[in-house]
Amino acid sequence: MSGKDDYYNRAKQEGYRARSAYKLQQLDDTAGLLGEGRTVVDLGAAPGGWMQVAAERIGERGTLVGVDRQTIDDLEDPEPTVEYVRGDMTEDSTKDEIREIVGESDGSGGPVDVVISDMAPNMTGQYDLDHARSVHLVRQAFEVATDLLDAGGDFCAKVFDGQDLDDLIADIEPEFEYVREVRPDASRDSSSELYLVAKHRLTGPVREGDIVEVTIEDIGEEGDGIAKVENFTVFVSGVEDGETVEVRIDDVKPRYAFAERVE
Ligand SMILES: C[S@@+](CC[C@H](N)C(=O)[O-])C[C@H]1O[C@@H](n2cnc3c(N)ncnc32)[C@H](O)[C@@H]1O
Repeated sequence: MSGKDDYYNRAKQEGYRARSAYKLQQLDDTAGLLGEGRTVVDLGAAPGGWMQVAAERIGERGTLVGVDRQTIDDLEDPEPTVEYVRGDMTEDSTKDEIREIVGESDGSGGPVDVVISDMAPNMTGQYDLDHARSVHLVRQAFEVATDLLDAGGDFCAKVFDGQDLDDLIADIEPEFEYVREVRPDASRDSSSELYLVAKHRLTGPVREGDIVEVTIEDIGEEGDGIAKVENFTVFVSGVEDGETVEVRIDDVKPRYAFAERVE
């Protein structure tokens, strides 16, 4: 399909700066990223199509930070608070600038609800090279996400399919409740691009498969034992109040985990 396809024409008619605006609409409709009032960091945001969609959806109580090495023209009458950063995401100074705008993480979690990245490398036409560069850009975005996302926050990044994709997903997976691959309808049919959607950032001290020793401090309404690991709640089935037991973490959520006693 040529560049002048349906989505291109629709973008012109509906006042979006880029046809990619429809990809973010579809990603949000599928994965629920842009809730009202959220703080969103948009990486590789120029010319600003995603920013337009994000601004509409997060509304006046939201905050939106657009970052690109190219200039992003100011959005017209945005409802949320909007900030622009001009910089290269492979440089620490750009990450520092984002951190200065959104604020440092405090004890209760990070300052950002969603990190989205549509960054793409300059294409060489060499499939493996373009893929490797794209994976490198996702890793930059992932670093920002792990640094700044609040517990339960979401991450979504474009990547070109290829041999390093499985390793990339394997590195992202432990930091979130789950990771999905989404191919929006608005992506061109011929494109090898897909979006990794990582939902619900985990910031607690345990991960699935960990074996830890805990002391049961209480029994909850459902009969599960309640233990704490560095103030993080772990529900343990089949235990008695006051017991100290070795448990395997089975399922981790942003604010608590489930575990089973290790026999
Ligand atoms: C596909 S465009 C993004 C389109 C945008 N989502 C929109 O809807 O308008 C990819 C963008 O990634 C940016 N980009 C690529 N590498 C980057 C890097 N290292 N740092 C910052 N931006 C980068 C490019 O400048 C380009 O504007």
